[in-house]
Amino acid sequence: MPLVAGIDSSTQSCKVVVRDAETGALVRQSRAPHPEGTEVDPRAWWDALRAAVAEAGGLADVAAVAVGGQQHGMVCLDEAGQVVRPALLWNDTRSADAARELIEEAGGGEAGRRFWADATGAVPVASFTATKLRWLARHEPANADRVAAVCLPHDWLTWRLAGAPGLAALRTDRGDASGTGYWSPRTGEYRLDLLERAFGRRLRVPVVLGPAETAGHLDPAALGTGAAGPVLLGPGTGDNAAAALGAGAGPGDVVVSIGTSGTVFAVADTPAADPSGAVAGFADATGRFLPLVCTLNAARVLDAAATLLGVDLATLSELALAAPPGAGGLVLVPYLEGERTPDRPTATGALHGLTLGTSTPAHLARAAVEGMLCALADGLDALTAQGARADRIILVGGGARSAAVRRIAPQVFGRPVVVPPPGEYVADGAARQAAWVALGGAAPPAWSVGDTEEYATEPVPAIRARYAEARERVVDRLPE
Ligand SMILES: Nc1ncnc2c1ncn2[C@@H]1O[C@H](COP(=O)(O)OP(=O)(O)O)[C@@H](O)[C@H]1O
Ligand SMILES: O=C(CO)[C@@H](O)[C@H](O)COP(=O)(O)O
Repeated sequence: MPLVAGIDSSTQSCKVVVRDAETGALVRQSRAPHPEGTEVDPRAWWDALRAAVAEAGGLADVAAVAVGGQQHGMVCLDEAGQVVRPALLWNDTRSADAARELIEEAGGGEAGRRFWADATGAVPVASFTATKLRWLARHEPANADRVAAVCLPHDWLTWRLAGAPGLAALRTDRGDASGTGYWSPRTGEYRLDLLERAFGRRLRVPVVLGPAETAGHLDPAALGTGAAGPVLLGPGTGDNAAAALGAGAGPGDVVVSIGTSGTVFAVADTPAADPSGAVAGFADATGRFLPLVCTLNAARVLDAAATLLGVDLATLSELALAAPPGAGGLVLVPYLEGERTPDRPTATGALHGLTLGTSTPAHLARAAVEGMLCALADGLDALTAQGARADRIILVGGGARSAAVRRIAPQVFGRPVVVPPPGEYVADGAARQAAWVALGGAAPPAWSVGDTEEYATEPVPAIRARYAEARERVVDRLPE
């Protein structure tokens, strides 16, 4: 039985799974941490990837490997292929002014937003690569002058796995290209005119591969493992497109992923173009589309609440479940990193409704879980308003390991949620793509995700009503 590997280079860590290509059975897995921060030297991802691959027993026995990665991160390379500066990540908000400028320059207001939504499927926010390029051109002209090529985290890691064979060998896929702000999911073409508009000149960009095309071969020397059989490289994709593939999302499914980011997305047959900017009209990893809403504040809201209370995540979950639905009126608006949806890059978190009665650890724990889920419920509304069906909501990501999240989600979303077995669905999706590349065929192999659990607690609409009042009252960061 051929084996395949999937790699998830996401915000907090690098995860590797090795699976049977035909059945999808898990053979081995590992992970290695990433550095903190919203700007990271890509070489730290490479070190984590090498460490995780080594811990997973290497890749010498796999037929193919593919990389899923955090989307949007700006990796700038010079003519010699060297990294020019640390990558700005999807959750780095310093290019918020650049996003506003790009909308203004396209006509401003509704017209400017519509221009970008029609051209690239999404309205620029600080997350997107194009706005980061504008920031670099304005704030670091010397670095900007050295840039010869721009690519995304997964593109760069795939290229390193190939032995970094020159800038012409950079490859990406539709899913990740659609998060740059200079590629059109509707036409399947780059908009290098928009890259030039953002950066001031054109740059080399990776070739966009089809869903099961190969990006070349693994260079065994890259991993320091010596000679091996030829290992195919898949095109890889953005982590959300990979999660859709790994969780087996199909028509009518909405995936809610609670990782560092909170994402709500569906697999669609037609491209989305939402001029409000709430829904980003990305492409998926199978040739279809992936309308997606993303929040900057998800699993780390729970981490922060646990830190505030001085408890571990299991205790936080127990505490949250010990408080009443609605937390007695205590609301946490969770904009701890600013926010992207809604577009409030300098907003801060806020706690509303403190009384003597709600000043307990349990109420705070519950408010944290509810606030984080309310922001995602707003995303779910935006997605369905764009025509997505939500017959089934699939909850994945590190935050889905919390019993409180699983139980409170149906109360907030107003519908049942299904939770697949705890797993690394981004890495699994990358592995499934690698299996598709290795085995060929018109579609990825049919792997089972295992038994899902359904959570169907009664909806409690008052939670969102109270949150909606509080959401409008956040204050921005103090100027630095
Ligand atoms: N049992 C749990 N309860 C709540 N959060 C959890 C639990 N297990 C892991 N997490 C959180 O999940 C997050 C990591 O999720 P993951 O999906 O791997 O993120 P990313 O892909 O963005 O790196 C961390 O913030 C971690 O604290
Ligand atoms: O910016 C987005 C999607 O548009 C994020 O979803 C990133 O892709 C990071 O993902 P995680 O590391 O949270 O999985």
